[in-house]
Amino acid sequence: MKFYKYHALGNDYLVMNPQDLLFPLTPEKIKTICHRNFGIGSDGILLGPLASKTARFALRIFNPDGSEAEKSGNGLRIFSRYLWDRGLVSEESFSIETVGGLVQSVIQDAGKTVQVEMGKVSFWSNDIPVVGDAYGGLHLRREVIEEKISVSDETFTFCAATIGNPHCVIPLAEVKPAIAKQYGPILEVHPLFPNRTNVQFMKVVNRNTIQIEIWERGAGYTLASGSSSSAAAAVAHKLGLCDSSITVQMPGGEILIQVKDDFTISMTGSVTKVAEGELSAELFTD
Ligand SMILES: N[C@H](CCC[C@H](N)C(=O)O)C(=O)O
Repeated sequence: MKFYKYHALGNDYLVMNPQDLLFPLTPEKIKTICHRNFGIGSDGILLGPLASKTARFALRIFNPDGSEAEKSGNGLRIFSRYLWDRGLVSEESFSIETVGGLVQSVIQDAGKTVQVEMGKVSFWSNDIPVVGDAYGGLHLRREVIEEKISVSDETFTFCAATIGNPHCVIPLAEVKPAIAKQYGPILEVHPLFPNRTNVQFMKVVNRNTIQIEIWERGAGYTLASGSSSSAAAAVAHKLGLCDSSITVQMPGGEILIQVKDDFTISMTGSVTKVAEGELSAELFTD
């Protein structure tokens, strides 16, 4: 079974074509394939191209814990590059259908850079979803802006957003990997987020630059995230802390985000091909 490995600023994915599958991709098989020691190792699997009635192709995105994600910014750049490399698209601009909505990709520099129109960010609790309310009630439909969330020994002020997948954005004066690794796992499964959530700790560097540390739903600490970059940049803009053009600095590198007036997001970033190969049948024997 073929796989194609790419990374986007160190957030790595395996592309698997459904035509090459010899068995269904169950959560157990996904965990094995993505395992850093017992498998190929990856921050997720991109299953495609799939047929679509609304776009050129459809894509399904799986986290290494086996859960399915509605959207992945780095995953979409990687999948767009894969389609270009394999000659499955003849134009440099094409649409892709995801569970979290339709996106438009534009290949640049022979696929070493990809721009994706990621869709519109919403801060509304029923879209994300987020339950509760600013006062601890059951569920008040509201934009989730500067509310409180308590974990173990800390209470953070956060904003929540969705761009198809859920995000919890916590502005801080300084951010570092340790804070994401300490609090990310607890916030990921906080009861305020019925579908769990991705988490970003965000430092606003200036009006056109933010720095984030990321804990991803279903993947843990990652070096970069396109949907996290989109959500964090949208929050910084919503809070009036940043202009519309924002460079997002992450441990793996930088992504450029443009936040339009209606909070639709344009994301531009790199893609690097790592390898292509065959999964061995032995991978699933024990
Ligand atoms: N773990 C995420 C999906 C991947 C997001 C990230 N790798 C990106 O580039 O957007 C979720 O469950 O929503």
